[in-house]
Amino acid sequence: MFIHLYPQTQCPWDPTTPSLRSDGNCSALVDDDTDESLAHRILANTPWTHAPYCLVPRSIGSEQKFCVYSSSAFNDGSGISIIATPETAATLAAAVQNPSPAWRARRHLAHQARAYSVIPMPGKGMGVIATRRIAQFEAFMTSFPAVIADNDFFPDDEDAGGPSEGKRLFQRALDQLSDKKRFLSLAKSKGEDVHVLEDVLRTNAFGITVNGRDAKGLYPEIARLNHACDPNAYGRFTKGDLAMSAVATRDIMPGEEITISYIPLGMPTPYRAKSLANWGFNCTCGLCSAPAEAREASDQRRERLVDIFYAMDKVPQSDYQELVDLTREFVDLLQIERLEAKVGEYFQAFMRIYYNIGDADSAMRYAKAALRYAETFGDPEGGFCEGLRRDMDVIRRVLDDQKEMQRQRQGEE
Ligand SMILES: C[S@@+](CC[C@H](N)C(=O)[O-])C[C@H]1O[C@@H](n2cnc3c(N)ncnc32)[C@H](O)[C@@H]1O
Repeated sequence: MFIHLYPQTQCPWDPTTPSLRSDGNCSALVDDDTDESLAHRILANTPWTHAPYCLVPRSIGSEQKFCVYSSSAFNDGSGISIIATPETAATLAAAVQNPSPAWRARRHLAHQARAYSVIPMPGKGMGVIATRRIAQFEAFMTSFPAVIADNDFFPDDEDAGGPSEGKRLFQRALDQLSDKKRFLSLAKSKGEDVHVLEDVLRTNAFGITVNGRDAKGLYPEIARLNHACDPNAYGRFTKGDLAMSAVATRDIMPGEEITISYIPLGMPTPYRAKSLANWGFNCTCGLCSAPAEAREASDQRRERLVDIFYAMDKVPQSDYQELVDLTREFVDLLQIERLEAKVGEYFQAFMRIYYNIGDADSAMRYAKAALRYAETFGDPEGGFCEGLRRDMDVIRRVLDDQKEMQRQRQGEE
């Protein structure tokens, strides 16, 4: 599954021993070539509980060194293993060692009464159901990664095994994981030729970005959420924080299965089937197993959504009524298709349209709605939300000017 939200961990860690810094910001690099006494000093200032174990996977044409870094203490002793370049590991050390306030808050959340249970789900292995009502926008599940692995360590072909030397690294990463049971009980789909860790990662991991590099992040709790093409939850990352939360995109009733989408939201049936084929299962979600007429009606609505989105760009700004009608139709269709998590993206587009046609009140209404969705389903500190806040400042100034002009006009009358 690939989640189109990327955590951008940077390098905020300021090690207590300045002489060990590789540069002004990051942890010093350490790998298997590091002089033993220096490595000892560096490791004493990092969260890693094992000496790095490294290799260059030449069998996949790589010249880059990858190492296993593990911390047994991470996430209340569940542990984490990272397969990464020494640079990426140095960047991640901060988040593993010094949990941010947000991390602590979520850690606290992780212990509150659970809103869900993991149970067998016919035809899908295990799955997650709600054990109480979960309100729209509630972050009801928080998960911390058990494994993070650099994508360049995996060959392109989804079905091929990893690099031939890779099994040693995978095995080391597994051996050094404190809670192996939790990890090994997760779904597998690739068969015995593939190392079990690679299989679990390929079947369950999210696409994430760390240190500007694409990676797979394995979040054992989130990994139990099955896919649906009209899901009721969304996986949310925040910047500089390794935690991932699942947030309800609409109210979820007790007994209802909780699902997320493994693929971009909103595609009609044939595109979804193609996209999901990479995940090696036939989707049996409510929409995919609905009667043919219901699926066709849904496909038509989804195609219409795309048409409207592009049509809106072409409607002249003077044709205010046409734009308003298209906007209304668009939001109604999104709601019928239960694509709530996507609504925020479009509210931003509507904000621009209304701003351009001079309707600052409507622009502000859509800007607020877009921000609400973006903060809930995305990173509140991320660029998208920051951009929206700047747009709102501009609209606010226009509204203030309009009010002032109105006051002046009333004064003149
Ligand atoms: C990330 S795991 C989800 C949890 C998994 N069901 C388990 O038992 O742990 C992904 C696997 O779950 C199954 N799965 C998820 N969503 C499904 C769906 N909509 N239809 C059928 N199988 C699904 C597939 O076997 C897939 O490889």
